[in-house]
Amino acid sequence: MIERITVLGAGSWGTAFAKVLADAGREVTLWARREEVAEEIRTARTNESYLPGVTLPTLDATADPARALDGAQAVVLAVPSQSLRANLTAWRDLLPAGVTLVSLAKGVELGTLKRMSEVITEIAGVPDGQVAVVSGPNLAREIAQGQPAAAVVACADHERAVAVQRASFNSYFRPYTNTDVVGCELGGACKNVIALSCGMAAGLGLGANTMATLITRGLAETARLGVKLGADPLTFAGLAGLGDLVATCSSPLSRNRTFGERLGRGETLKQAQEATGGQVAEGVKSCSSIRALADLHGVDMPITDAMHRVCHEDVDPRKVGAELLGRSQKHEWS
Ligand SMILES: NC(=O)c1ccc[n+]([C@@H]2O[C@H](COP(=O)([O-])OP(=O)(O)OC[C@H]3O[C@@H](n4cnc5c(N)ncnc54)[C@H](O)[C@@H]3O)[C@@H](O)[C@H]2O)c1
Ligand SMILES: O=P(O)(O)OC[C@H](O)CO
Repeated sequence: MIERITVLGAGSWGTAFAKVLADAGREVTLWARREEVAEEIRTARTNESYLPGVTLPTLDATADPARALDGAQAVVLAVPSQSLRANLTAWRDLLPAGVTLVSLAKGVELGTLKRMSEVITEIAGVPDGQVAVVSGPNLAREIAQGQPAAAVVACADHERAVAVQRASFNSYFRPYTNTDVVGCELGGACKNVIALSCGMAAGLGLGANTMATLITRGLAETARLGVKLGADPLTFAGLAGLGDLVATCSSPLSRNRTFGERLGRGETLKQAQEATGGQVAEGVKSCSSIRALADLHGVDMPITDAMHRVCHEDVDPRKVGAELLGRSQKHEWS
């Protein structure tokens, strides 16, 4: 049984997931980039910058990665996808041998086009079966409030997935296992981009039919990419696919949806970035890396392409909307 767990990253999800683990009875140490955040978590049992109003269970917290990692049986990586490589490079010599590495990040790395578990195996020099991924409809704030939710723990090594499942299961958090790491990771990364598009539609004043169309066609293009890369199509009907897509595309708590809504209302990328105060909206970068990955494998992802053009080529959301509607007519599954 995994008893001692270290969570690296005390942002919204890292802190909420540390709470999940502590509420599941684990001994948790949380690493924060800033010592004042670590001290606040240790002494006041709050993290007001990321989860205002939430009282945390007793957690150890530190800004010293060596202290955080000492004796860990599992290490949870809770940093943004585009900084994971740099973060893990700094931490890799401190990782206990054979430790289970758990990725919470939802993104595809710019440049290398790698999924997060691929970045982890490369940097930590560990086999696939040592890396698990947690994904699903998991808006951090709701989970930190103890609202019921489910997730998927995906790992090529089923026994390791079961160990992480047992370590994180509590009265409000229900993890399922899966061995389809590719599908779970792509589901989590792609839904952020589709949530941008739903937010954009909301910002343009559009309603439920448009949202449902974007969600459904977004799932279709995600599954197309996933299947091409070896994922199980069923994964996209599950929590890491449809589940996360619906939660993120519908909730005002989603940073990706909120970011898209700002763009839809006419804000520039810079204005939207300033307004979200440094909180990560992964889809803004992942729309480019996922588009490049799709191009590399000859997969058509029109919504992802449209989001890249709005975010990085300054194309008007109304224009990409009209273009999406005007594409050549086809069978639903072609
Ligand atoms: N917030 C959620 O509801 C949620 C839920 C599921 C998955 N995720 C995923 O988890 C990952 C982390 O998300 P989060 O919500 O905790 O993000 P966040 O922005 O709230 O926190 C990021 C954390 O990483 C730390 N960090 C370390 N190096 C960094 C760097 N170079 N740049 C920026 N931050 C750095 C920050 O200090 C902070 O503690 C993302 O990939 C996100 O998609 C988030
Ligand atoms: O706030 P977002 O848009 O990063 O989404 C959070 C989670 O990934 C939802 O599962």
